[in-house]
Order: sequence, then structure tokens, then C-alpha cells
Amino acid sequence: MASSTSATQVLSVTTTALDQKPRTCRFLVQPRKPYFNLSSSAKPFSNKAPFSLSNSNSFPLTKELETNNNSLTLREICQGQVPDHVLRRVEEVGFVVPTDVQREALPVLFRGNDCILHAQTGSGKTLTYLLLVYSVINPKRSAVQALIVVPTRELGMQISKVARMLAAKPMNHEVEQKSYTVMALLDGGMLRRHKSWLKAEPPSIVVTTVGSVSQMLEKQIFKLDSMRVLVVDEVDFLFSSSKQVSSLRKLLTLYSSCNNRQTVLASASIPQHRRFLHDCIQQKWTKRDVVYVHVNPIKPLPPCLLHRFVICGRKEKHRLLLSLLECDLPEYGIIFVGEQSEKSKKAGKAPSTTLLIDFLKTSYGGSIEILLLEEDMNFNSRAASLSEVRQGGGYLLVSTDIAARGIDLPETTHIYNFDLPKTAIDYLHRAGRTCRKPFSDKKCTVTNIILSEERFVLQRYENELMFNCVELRLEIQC
Ligand SMILES: Nc1ncnc2c1ncn2[C@@H]1O[C@H](COP(=O)(O)OP(=O)(O)OP(=O)(O)O)[C@@H](O)[C@H]1O
Repeated sequence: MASSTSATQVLSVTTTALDQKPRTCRFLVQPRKPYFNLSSSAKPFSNKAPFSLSNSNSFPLTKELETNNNSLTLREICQGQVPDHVLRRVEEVGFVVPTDVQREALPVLFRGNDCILHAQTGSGKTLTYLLLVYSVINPKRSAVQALIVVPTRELGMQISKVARMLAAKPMNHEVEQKSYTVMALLDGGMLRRHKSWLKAEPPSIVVTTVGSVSQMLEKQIFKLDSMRVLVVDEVDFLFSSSKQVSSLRKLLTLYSSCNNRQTVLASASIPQHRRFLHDCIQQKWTKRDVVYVHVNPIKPLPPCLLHRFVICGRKEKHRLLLSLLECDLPEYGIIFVGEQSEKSKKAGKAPSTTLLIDFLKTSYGGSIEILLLEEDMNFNSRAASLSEVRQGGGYLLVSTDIAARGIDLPETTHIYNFDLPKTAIDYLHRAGRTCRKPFSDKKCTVTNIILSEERFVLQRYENELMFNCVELRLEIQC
């Protein structure tokens, strides 16, 4: 049961889980003054580049973006660039009106500019760069013409699926069309089989992880010469990953010597973007005419998100989460848990994910589907978890940050940060697993379960990402 007063909202729930003693938890939602004024000059990310681009460069770094195409449909923006059968597929799956990033970036991309795509989570960056890919590749050429680099196998599978879906024959399509082939060359895949495939009949599009593509390049199984487009998705994540950064740099440098190249670097977060842009040009990872498309810079998070927090003691976290779940009754929710530390692994302790999932399964007694996704699972179990989640019918997914980047589960309405993310950027990507229906204003929530000493950390995230978090005060009545 939930009720509200004008100043303070009260959420109540009666729970009988675990100890079987009925108890009522009341969450008092306390409005608080925002920490900042959106109209102030506050910027989402630090711009502390050690130089100013306009002073130190003569490069034409930014271009006037088209402003007169506000009422155009996706078809009108793509007409004459993207093959008609792809546009028909785009419409068949329901993409008719462009999102902001599509409206702003597609004309720039179709002109052949390199592009840094910086737009909110769930804003449709994938379709943006895939439409570019379909505008430049030629299915009659037997060569890899587009490479899409991603940080995880899961994201790679998802993007391959969208790329294949767009390449499929539209309904009632009479003209015989040579089809585009899409290869998912991902960690944990059958590299030997991919090797033969790449040699015998190169696919037009390869979606890959950095490690897998580096192996293929080292063994000279395929070359970059024939490639028209290189997309790096979640580019800031890859640059901050100690395991992947050097291979990514090598790939970008190798591609920089190719003729007829176009590079797209995408993410919902590009910290210190001026410096990043400068580095890209200096290192020749992009051409000098690169355009930085930054959509909605004053709102780094989706506006239909409601942020809440509850303070509790370390030992109360499990029970508190259960009370919140029983109060919210989320049909589709993700619970983010911090990764187990090396120290805890060495001590032979069970990871928090396992403890939490066991607790929830016992509490719910099998009445709802609770799934797990974490790095330590093998690739098949990870794929099985995600495909079960995608089958619909409601889920609670307990996950580490592996699900925080790029994963598109559009039905998700509730995020619970059982452990606070380590950085504001991690917060942004976790929160961005909700609000993924571009034209819906359905409210979604992010709830942070924090210890009192973590309050200032959350406040820092609020300031950095310009959102306001309301406190839920818990009253347990036995
Ligand atoms: N023009 C459109 N109309 C309706 N839905 C769209 C449109 N473009 C994309 N979408 C949908 O929006 C959702 C989010 O898109 P996408 O996964 O590309 O987001 P993103 O910008 O890459 O987010 P993230 O930064 O989290 O990876 C997807 O479910 C996609 O199908």
C-alpha cells in the first residue's frame, strides 16, 4: 500500500518474509532542496583541459549543426543515403521519428565527417552509427567494410542482433537483394571458425571486442585497408580499461593510415571531452574535421528518472532491499552489486552477488524470476541469463557493472544500487539501464541503499551529474 501527503510522501509495505513475523515498513520520502541550479553555469563534467582548444588549435573542431531539420522523419533524413530496404526495416520495427542524436548526427555522418557522439544513455546512438554503416557499405564487395568495437561480449551480441535485424529482408520486398552479412567476433567465441569464415567469405560488418580483433589483425587474418567505417562504442570505458587500452590505441593508429576512412567514437560519457578531442586529432585517430556532437549537455541523465536513497547499517542492507522490492513491486528491475575484491576472493569468502541472490531466492520462494549476471560466470551462463531476461514476463536481475554499459533492456523500470557505484560515470551508466524508450515519459526510479558515511559520495554524484536525490526514511514497526 502506498499513500502520500503534500510535503512528504509515505510509502508503506507489510512484509512477512524471512522470519514470518508481519512487520510494516514505512518509507518517508523527504523532498530536499536541489544542490544546484540548472540554469547556473555548472557543467556536467570537468573541463579542466590544460589548454583551450580555440587558442591552441587552428582545427575546425566544431561545426554548425543543422537546426532546420526538426520536423524531418528518419526516412527523410536518410533518403538517398541509406538503401531503401534498410529504411523499410527501420520503419517496420517502429523507428519513424528520429531521436535528438539521430537528428543532429546523421547529416554530419552522411557528409563523411568523423564524429564523437556524446548523448544520454538510451538515446539511440546504436541506430545512428548503424545507419551510417548501411549508407557506406556495398554488399557486392567481398570485404570487411565496417568494424564496430565494443567492450563486452554481451554488448557485441546485442549490437550484432540490431545490425542483422536492419539487414533482414523487409515484408513484401520483391527485389532480390544481395544480403549484408554481420559477424560477431567476440571474446569467448570460436575464433578458429571465424578465421575460416573471414578468409573464405568476408562479412560486410564485424562487431568485435578489442581482444578478438587484435588477434585477427596480428595473425593478418584480415586487414583494415578495405574498411570504410570504424565505430568504437563505449569509447571512454575502453580508454579507461587497463586491459584494453593499448590494443585500442594500436587499432586506431593502424586505421589512421587507411584511405577513405571514417571514424565514430560513441558514449554517454566523455570525461574531459576537450582534451579527448584534442588527443584524437593529435594522434590522428580522427581526421581534423571531426565533429563533436554533444546532445543535451546540461542533462547528462534521462529527465524521467527519479533518484532516491535510503541510509541503513551494513547488516540491514539485505532486509531493506527486500522491503523496498515489496514496496515497489518492480516488474522489471536490476539490482547492481559491487564486484568482489581480490582480498575477499583470496580469503575464500562468497561474493556479495551470491549471498544476495541466495537471500532473495529464499525470501521469494521461487515466486519471481531472479537472475544473475557477473564476470566470473562462463560465457554460456551469461548469455543464458540475458536471454531469459529478454524473454519478458518480469525479472529481477542481480548484476555487477557488467550490465551497466550499453545493455538495452527497454522494459526495466527500477534500478537498485545495493552497493554505491565507484564513480559518477558508473552511476550514470547504471541509472541509464532504465528510461530506454526514447519517446516515453514513463517515470523510472534509481534507489541507492547507502551507509551514512557514503552520503557525501552520493552528494558528489548529484552535483557532478546534476540530479537531485530524495531521501526515503525507513520506519520498521514490528
Ligand atoms: N528513432 C527511434 N525511435 C524509437 N526507438 C528508438 C529509436 N532509436 C532507438 N530507439 C530505441 O531506443 C533504445 C535505446 O537505444 P540505444 O541502445 O541505441 O541507446 P544508446 O544511446 O546506445 O544508449 P547507451 O549509451 O546506454 O548504450 C533501444 O531500445 C532502441 O531500439
